[in-house]
Amino acid sequence: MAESTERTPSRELLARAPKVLLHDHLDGGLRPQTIIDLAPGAGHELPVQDAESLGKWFRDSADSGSLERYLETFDHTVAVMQTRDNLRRVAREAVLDLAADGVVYAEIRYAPEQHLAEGLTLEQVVEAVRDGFVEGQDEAQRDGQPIVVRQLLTAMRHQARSREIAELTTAYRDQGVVGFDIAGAEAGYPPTRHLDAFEYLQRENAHFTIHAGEAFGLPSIWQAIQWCGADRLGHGVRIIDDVDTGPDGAPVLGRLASYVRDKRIPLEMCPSSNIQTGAASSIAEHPIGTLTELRFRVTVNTDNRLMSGTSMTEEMAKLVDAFGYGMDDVRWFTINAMKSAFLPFDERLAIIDEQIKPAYAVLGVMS
Ligand SMILES: O=c1[nH]cnc2c1ncn2[C@H]1C[C@H](O)[C@@H](CO)O1
Ligand SMILES: [Zn+2]
Repeated sequence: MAESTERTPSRELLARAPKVLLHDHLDGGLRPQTIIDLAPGAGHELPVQDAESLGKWFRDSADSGSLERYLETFDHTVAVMQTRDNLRRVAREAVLDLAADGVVYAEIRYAPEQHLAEGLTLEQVVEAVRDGFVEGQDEAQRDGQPIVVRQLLTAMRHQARSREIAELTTAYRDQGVVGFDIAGAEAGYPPTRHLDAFEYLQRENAHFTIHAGEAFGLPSIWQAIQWCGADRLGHGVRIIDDVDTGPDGAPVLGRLASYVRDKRIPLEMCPSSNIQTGAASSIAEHPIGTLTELRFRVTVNTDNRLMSGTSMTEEMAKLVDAFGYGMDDVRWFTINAMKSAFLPFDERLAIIDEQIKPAYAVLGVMS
């Protein structure tokens, strides 16, 4: 019997299946032991001293129901990511951890402007991460777990360096940087504050995504798409506020939701993270269920593996439990994500046709 006919895909099967990750923060995915190893050299005091307690401390502290409090936990990761060697180590380990989880393509983001405290330049930060990604990819390839990893450069929305970071993105576009993002507290910092950066990127034919519709509603999504020209939406959960129920009980899409669905604008959905920040109340009630039924271009992501104690396998497993998804749905999410990557079209297609589809076929999943 083909494995896909199992009613509920096992965790083991989900782990083996190829997965694609578009929304993962480098400074939200460190191994707890690495933070402990690097903290003394960085002169940084940690709230607890052993890896297991530290992992739990991050998960508990991020579980606040508020994006602002969730973001405070990053002080402890960013503090140990201020030197070339440390950035390279963190970047290499991120690649290895994703490869071990069955991820075949990932875009990992971070804000270079947050890694200058010990005197690195923006360029040195990007190059250290670039080198760590290359090392990790080479090692994963040798271990028989090939993975392609690219960088997204984030500008912090409460700061004023977005134009500079956008220019950094195009300067390194041939060295593994495939796009740009803005992140940080959403309320009070609309994406239009950074219009100059987005207009620059559009003139340069560059790609970008915007964290929008996570802690703030439809106006943020509308601005991100219609004013700023975002290619994808980071989270975008609140698009559900523009989906109504008609008198016959059928869903009725408003103009913005229709636009997002019609244009196949990818939603980088991060279920566990959304529960922690209060953007959704439980996995079962997460808008991803309805949006998937309505055939939006939904993708599944980790956001911050450390803060959520999660992985791509874990996110898929939670969705399988909550919505009864099968392996055909997992394959759909995966191909949606690969289609939505900022990698050149021919490279995307090659990963879909030569890696993803054949691997799912081996698992007995054809479509
Ligand atoms: O889910 C998020 N929403 C907004 N900002 C976020 C989220 N996760 C991480 N960040 C911030 C904190 C990091 O320091 C920064 C760059 O990765 O991005
Ligand atoms: Zn994020």
